Amino acid sequence: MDSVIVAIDGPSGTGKSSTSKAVAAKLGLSYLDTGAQYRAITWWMISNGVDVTDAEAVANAASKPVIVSGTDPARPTITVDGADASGPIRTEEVTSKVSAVSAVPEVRSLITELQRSIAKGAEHGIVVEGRDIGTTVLPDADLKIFLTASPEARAARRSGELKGVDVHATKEALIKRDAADSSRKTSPLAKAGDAVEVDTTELTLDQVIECVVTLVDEKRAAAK
Ligand SMILES: Nc1ncnc2c1ncn2[C@@H]1O[C@H](COP(=O)(O)OP(=O)(O)OP(=O)(O)O)[C@@H](O)[C@H]1O
Ligand SMILES: Nc1ccn([C@H]2C[C@H](O)[C@@H](COP(=O)(O)O)O2)c(=O)n1
Repeated sequence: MDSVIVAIDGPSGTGKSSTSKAVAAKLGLSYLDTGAQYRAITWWMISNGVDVTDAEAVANAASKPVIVSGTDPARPTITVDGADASGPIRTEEVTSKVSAVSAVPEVRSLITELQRSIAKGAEHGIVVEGRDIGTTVLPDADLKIFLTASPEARAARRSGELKGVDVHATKEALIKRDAADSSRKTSPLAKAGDAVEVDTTELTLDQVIECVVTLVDEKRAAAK
C-alpha cells in the first residue's frame, strides 16, 4: 500500500488537527481539515446576512460560496470566494454558530462531496480529520482513528491556547458543541465501528503522533 487514506475523528480539543498535520508531514501525505470547511461556510453565511438559525435559508444559500482547501500539512490554507478565511473562521462568533450550519443536510452533502474529491485527488494519500470521516465521508479509509480526551484535559488545552480565557467556560462550551455535533440527524459525530480509539488524556502530543504513525506503518506492512 503506497497511497494511504487515514481518517481521524473525535470531539473538539482531542488533538485531531495537531496530530493529523504532524502525521501527514512525517509520512509525506496531504492533510485536510474538514472543520475549517464547515467554519468557512459558516463565516460566509454570517458575512452575507444569512440567519444561521433558519435551516431553510442556510440550505438555499449553501451552494453559493466557493470554498478551496490547501492540503499541504506544513501550510494548510482555506479560502472563500478567493479570500483568505484562515483568521476569520477561528472567531468566537463562528465557533458558536458552526454546529447549527453544519447540521443542515444540504451543507453536509455539498461539503462531503468536496471532501471526497479532495481525498480522491491526493496522489500520495491523505490524512482527513473531522467528525464523520470514518463513518460517512470515507467509509473505506485504510485506517480510522477516533481520538478522545476528558473534557477537563480538552478545556485546559484550549485555555492554554486562548490566554486569559476561563477554563470552566471553555469546558462548558466544548461540551455544548460536542452535544450538538453528536445529536444532529445527518452524519453526527460518531466513532466508526472499525476505528481504533485512542484516549489522549494522559498522552503528550508526540506520543499520540507516534501512536498514529505506528498504526499506519502496521497497516502498510499488513497490506504487503
Ligand atoms: N496530547 C496532547 N497533549 C497536550 N496538548 C495537546 C495534545 N493534543 C493536542 N494538544 C493541544 O490542544 C489544543 C487543541 O488541539 P487540536 O486543535 O489539535 O484539537 P482538535 O481536536 O483539532 O480540536 P477542534 O476539533 O476543536 O478543532 C492545541 O493547542 C494542541 O497543541
Ligand atoms: N467532519 C466534520 C468536521 C467538522 N464539523 C463541524 C462540527 C464542529 O463543531 C465544527 C468545527 O470543527 P473544528 O474546527 O472545531 O474541528 O465543524 C462537522 O460537522 N463535520
